[in-house]
Amino acid sequence: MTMRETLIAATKDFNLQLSEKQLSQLERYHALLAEWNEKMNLTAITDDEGIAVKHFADSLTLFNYYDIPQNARVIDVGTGAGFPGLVLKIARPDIELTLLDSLQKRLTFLDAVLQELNLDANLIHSRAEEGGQNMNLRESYDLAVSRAVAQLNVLSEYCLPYVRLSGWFIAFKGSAEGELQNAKNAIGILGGKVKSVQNFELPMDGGSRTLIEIEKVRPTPDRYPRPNGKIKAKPL
Ligand SMILES: C[S@@+](CC[C@H](N)C(=O)[O-])C[C@H]1O[C@@H](n2cnc3c(N)ncnc32)[C@H](O)[C@@H]1O
Repeated sequence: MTMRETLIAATKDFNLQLSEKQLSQLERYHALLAEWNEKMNLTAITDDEGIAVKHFADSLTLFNYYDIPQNARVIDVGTGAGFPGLVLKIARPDIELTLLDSLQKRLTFLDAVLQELNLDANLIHSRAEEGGQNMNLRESYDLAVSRAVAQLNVLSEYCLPYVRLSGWFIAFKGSAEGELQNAKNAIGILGGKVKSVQNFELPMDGGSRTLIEIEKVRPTPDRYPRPNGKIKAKPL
């Protein structure tokens, strides 16, 4: 099966159905990913089925569990080659998307994809914990998402500062039971509250996944996020 056929099959029971235009955009994204991945390390998953299921469908699982309001301001922290953020933008072009990563070369790739697909997003080259202290970004997003960046206690310190009061942070995880227990204290300190945990299997034997939804119930205290050295030395 081609990437497109696999993606259609993998998402047939999903809440959000992709249009012809969106499928073509994802095909082009796939082609650029394969092309650029030869020059720089963007993804370890390179086969068509892996890209369709473990990158594209995995990112789209968000819509199976959560309603993202129209024009929501969304930040993807540690977006890498654009997962899940850029896939969410293709599926829902109304969202106002920010893609943040500490590696410039990944943002150069994302800029090229955005131009090719004629989509807009704000690209920020920064460490997550530095951006979280920037008053133009802090507590200014409706939703922060992140996948495969850090353990949930550290990831919460990276992501929750970006979220406005009553907004959410949704972490894309494999199985996360131990991590969740270990992060409850950090989430509380940072002004969050675990609202829901969705455990499910990706289609086509793609593996177990968990989406952890954390609501911002109090402002994040000013001292968080701390500098990288402190987060590493003394994770919450
Ligand atoms: C394993 S990749 C995951 C990329 C993407 N989210 C995905 O799921 O495919 C981790 C990404 O997070 C970025 N990253 C790690 N720590 C970061 C930090 N403190 N601030 C910003 N980006 C970070 C890395 O540069 C890398 O692009």
